Amino acid sequence: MAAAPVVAVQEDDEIQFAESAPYDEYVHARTLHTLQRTISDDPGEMSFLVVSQIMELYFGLIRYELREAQRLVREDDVWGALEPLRRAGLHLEGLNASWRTLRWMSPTDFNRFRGQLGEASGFQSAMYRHMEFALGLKSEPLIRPFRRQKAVYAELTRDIREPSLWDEVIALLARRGNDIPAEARDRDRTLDHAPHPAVEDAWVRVYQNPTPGNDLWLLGEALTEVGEQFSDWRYLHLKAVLRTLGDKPGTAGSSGANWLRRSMGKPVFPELWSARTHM
Ligand code: HEM
Ligand SMILES: N[C@@H](CC(=O)c1ccccc1NC=O)C(=O)O
Repeated sequence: MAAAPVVAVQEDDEIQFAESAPYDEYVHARTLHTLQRTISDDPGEMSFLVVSQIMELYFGLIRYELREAQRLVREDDVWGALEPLRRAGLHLEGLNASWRTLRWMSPTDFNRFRGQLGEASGFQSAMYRHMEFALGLKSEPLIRPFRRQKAVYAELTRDIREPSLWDEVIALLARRGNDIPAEARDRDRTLDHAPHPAVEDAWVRVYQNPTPGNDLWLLGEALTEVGEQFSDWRYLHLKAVLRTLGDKPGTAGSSGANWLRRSMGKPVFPELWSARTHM
């Protein structure tokens, strides 16, 4: 028998879902909608909370894609890695668009519930740190505050010691015949990536042949997109802070906008940017 048209199914009184609808079993929508536990009576707080949750989900998704790209680069499958990288770039666009929905918030609006946030801050997002690690932004001091959350801290400690996507890309450039000295390849993984002139030179060479047949050039452009979108996130965050907080200190105890400006100083995939000066 041919399947009934969708409209007829929707209007059919006889249709009954089992205990839980297949949609819920997959999406866990009912569970998701139990997680918006606001802590004030202010109607504006809900959008702040939901946008924070949406961004958390994006952090996890972007980190997932970056790790997948990393695995494929390690296996010398550059074409394969382009797919998760393209997805990561698009998810970053979605993530960045989420800032728009907080534009209604003036300092007075934020102050109506900010006090209730106590010391909570996005600074304490473990998944944001995991995403930064994948991008090659490593900082031991930033994971130390997690020490008392045993499981979270163990994951962060394990992850910070792993090579980043950028480390894997540098290893790939070396395998493809670029002269990359050991100090740029076998570095202390727990430290921020220090830009190296040999990596910069390698990218200058890759970009001498900007054609679709050059998979390393395509990889470079996909990574550039990810790096640029990520720095957009930081900039949009700073603008949201300036709009709602001005130069007040943050709930995590930082100086606020100035602290964020400093953390923006470290670019991701630095040689991919500096190489452009020599092209
Ligand atoms: C108007 C809204 C927001 C304000 C005023 C704000 C403010 C701040 C401030 C001042 C900091 C520095 C740490 C501190 O002392 O608290 C910070 C860090 C951070 N915030 Fe927000 N934030 C806002 C929205 C968000 C949202 C929606 C997210 C998404 C989850 C988020 C994620 C983060 C992250 C990940 C950090 C750490 C950044 C880093 O280490 O470079 N923030 N925020
Ligand atoms: N750090 C912010 C508070 C804040 O934005 C926040 C609070 C709880 C959960 C997520 C947050 N988002 C980013 O920091 C502030 O200083 O007002």
